[in-house]
Amino acid sequence: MYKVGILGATGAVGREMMKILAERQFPISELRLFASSRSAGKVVEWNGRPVMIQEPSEENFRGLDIVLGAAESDIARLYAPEVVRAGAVFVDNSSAYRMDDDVPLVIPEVNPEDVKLHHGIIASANCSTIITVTAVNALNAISPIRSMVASTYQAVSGAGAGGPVELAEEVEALRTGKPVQPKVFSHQIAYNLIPQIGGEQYEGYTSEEMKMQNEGRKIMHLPDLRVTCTCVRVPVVRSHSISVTLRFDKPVSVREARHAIAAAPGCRLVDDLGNHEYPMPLDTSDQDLVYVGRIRPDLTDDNGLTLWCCGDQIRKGAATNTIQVAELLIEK
Ligand SMILES: NC(=O)C1=CN([C@@H]2O[C@H](COP(=O)(O)OP(=O)(O)OC[C@H]3O[C@@H](n4cnc5c(N)ncnc54)[C@H](OP(=O)(O)O)[C@@H]3O)[C@@H](O)[C@H]2O)C=CC1
Ligand SMILES: N[C@@H](CC(=O)OP(=O)(O)O)C(=O)O
Repeated sequence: MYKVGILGATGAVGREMMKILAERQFPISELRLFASSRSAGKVVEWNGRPVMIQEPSEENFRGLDIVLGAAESDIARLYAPEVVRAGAVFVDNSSAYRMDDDVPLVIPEVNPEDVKLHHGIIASANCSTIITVTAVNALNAISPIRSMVASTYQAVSGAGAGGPVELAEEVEALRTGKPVQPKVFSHQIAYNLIPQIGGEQYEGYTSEEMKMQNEGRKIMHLPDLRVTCTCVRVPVVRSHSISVTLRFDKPVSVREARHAIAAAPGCRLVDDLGNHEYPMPLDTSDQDLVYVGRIRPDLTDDNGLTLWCCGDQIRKGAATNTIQVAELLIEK
């Protein structure tokens, strides 16, 4: 049995982690929940037991085996050293440490063996990257991927617990003729699309867009992989969708790709255009599989394939992936 903490337990991902720890029957003898001073002292129920929210500190981390990170990257950076000094392993869902050389970045279906390389911190990848790479890694096994063009359609809950609240408030304001006042997003998201997630990072690409290449390279051990990505916020409540075009070293047929996806851990093939069957966010929410469909030849390159994948970014894209990493850690 393990003593486990969640840093950021009151947020969208933290709350999902509590649910999934119980659902997967993670062997827990004690669960400690950490959040900001705004939440400290509140009592929530977990597995039929009351648990009081605490403020994070080295003292409060002491005695824990694992702390799951479900806070923003600045909070992760602030507390990771204290978690490690207190003797626990920090399995972090934020972007804080993902690209550090001594921090493994893990999707359990793709590179589980990398967990062993940790020195106290292990990172879980970006949500769109997890959903995409869980699918494309199965195709990379058929023929190495040279490059990828991806466009993401990211749900409002990807921006945290405040995202869906803002979407609902805007829909209501528009229905009743009141002014829309965006706070979480930089523009009105109701009945709109916003082609920016994250700040500008490189040559007009945003930080969110560069994660697909940089994290994808590290997880799949493909240091030369080239990715062009466009990330778009869409007025969907939950589950991210990604359109992906892959260019391989040699041609991969649609039939081979369908077989590989159908057999891939963590994936479900949903690909029957004639019967209107393809992955959609309403169908992928509140479960852990990445649905993959619309697999077809890339008409611009004989070595290319185009596909569409969709997955719950709060579950597989964040909470579940992080907990699966913690499961690998205790199996070791
Ligand atoms: N939402 C999603 O779909 C995904 C999110 N992520 C990543 O997961 C992390 C959490 O995101 P999300 O759950 O959406 O965010 P939320 O905004 O919903 O939750 C943030 C959490 O951090 C806590 N927190 C804020 N400030 C402090 C502080 N000073 N000390 C301690 N705790 C603090 C909050 O506590 P309080 O309630 O007290 O303010 C809350 O529990 C982020 O790194 C995000 O990038 C990754 C993939 C998907
Ligand atoms: N930025 C993503 C969610 C996220 O938090 O990503 P990351 O864990 O890489 O910061 C979104 O808004 O949908």
